[in-house]
Amino acid sequence: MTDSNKQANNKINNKEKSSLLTFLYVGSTANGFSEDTRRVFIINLFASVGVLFTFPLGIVSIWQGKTLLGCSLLAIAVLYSLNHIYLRHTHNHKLSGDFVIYPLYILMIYLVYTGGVNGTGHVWVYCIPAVALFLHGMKRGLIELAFFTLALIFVMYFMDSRFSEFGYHETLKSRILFSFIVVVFLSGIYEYSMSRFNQELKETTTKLKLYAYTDPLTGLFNRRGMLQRLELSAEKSIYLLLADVDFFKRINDEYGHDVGDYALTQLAKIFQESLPKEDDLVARWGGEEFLIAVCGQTEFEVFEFAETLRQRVASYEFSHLDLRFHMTLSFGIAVMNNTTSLREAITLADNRLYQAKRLGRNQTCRA
Ligand SMILES: Nc1nc2c(ncn2[C@@H]2O[C@H](COP(=O)(O)OP(=O)(O)OP(=O)(O)O)[C@@H](O)[C@H]2O)c(=O)[nH]1
Repeated sequence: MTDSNKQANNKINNKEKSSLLTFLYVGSTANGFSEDTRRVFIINLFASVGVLFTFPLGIVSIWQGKTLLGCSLLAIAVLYSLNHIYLRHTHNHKLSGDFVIYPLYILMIYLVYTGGVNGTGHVWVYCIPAVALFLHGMKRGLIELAFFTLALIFVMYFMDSRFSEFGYHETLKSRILFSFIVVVFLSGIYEYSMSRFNQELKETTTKLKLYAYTDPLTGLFNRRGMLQRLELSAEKSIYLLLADVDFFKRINDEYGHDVGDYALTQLAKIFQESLPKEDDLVARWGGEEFLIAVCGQTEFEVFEFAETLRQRVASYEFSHLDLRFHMTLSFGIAVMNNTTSLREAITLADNRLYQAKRLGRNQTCRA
């Protein structure tokens, strides 16, 4: 096979794979993989496998004159197909899971009671534990399985079922029961480890996201976190205030890096306390630079806010151990709106900050 043929085949295979996966994930609303997505996947997978088995078996049963059994199997096939459509439209995987599992419980009890085709009905009960635990989780799944086991005992031992008709040995009943409990146990272990794994994955992802978007020194958003928030913001106009500490190098040089770090954390606190609204944001943009984003204000109000903040910092006495010192800030302001993109606004704010520095520092520059 030539390379181009192989590539074409791979493309077709990938396409088939992706359309199958899309089909199995139909009804999932979550972005990325979550516990709910896993449940949706299991519902679709199980319902599809269910249709593939119940439909032909239903036809065969009707053909063999077992009308009731055949109709039950066909009813399940129809129900599972409709369930897929329901899940696709409503994304209600909880109810959809119930549509899969409860008819299955009833069908299994019916198969054990009647013996199914030539007394083979009981062999299907082993699919129950996995489906119940995967769909309903450990707690509810185990409770339902306990009830199902009781129903199984009742049907096998206390009802006038057709079990003995097929000449089974009495011990088969207890073997069915014990092997069923073993499968419940194994499925439980698997489900438990899967949910633990998913939970840990979720927690690790949350932690990693936090690390990725947070500045470790000040606890503020870092540049990545701020950009993400600004890009997702639905506000029509956001004012960006880029603030830079004047001659910060001197603080480090005179008092040491630790004192510099302390000054940056204090500044972060002052910025956070001073934000006009709860939705406003502040980030450590890098080094001794901070970016504040405020919305719902006029240009004049934003300028006034920057000036108040600048004066507040200028008059603030930073004190660390026995050291006392002052710092000043320079500000550059720009607005991000319909005509100015986020990147353009940041560049403008940066240019204006540079201008404030050139004009002598400790001041605010705007358009
Ligand atoms: N302590 C400390 N210092 C930092 C940190 N990040 C950057 N710096 C220091 O910030 C200083 C920035 O110096 P410059 O870029 O020369 O700016 P500046 O001294 O503030 O002067 P102007 O901005 O021109 O007013 C450097 O000495 C960096 O080492 C940090 O996380 N902690």
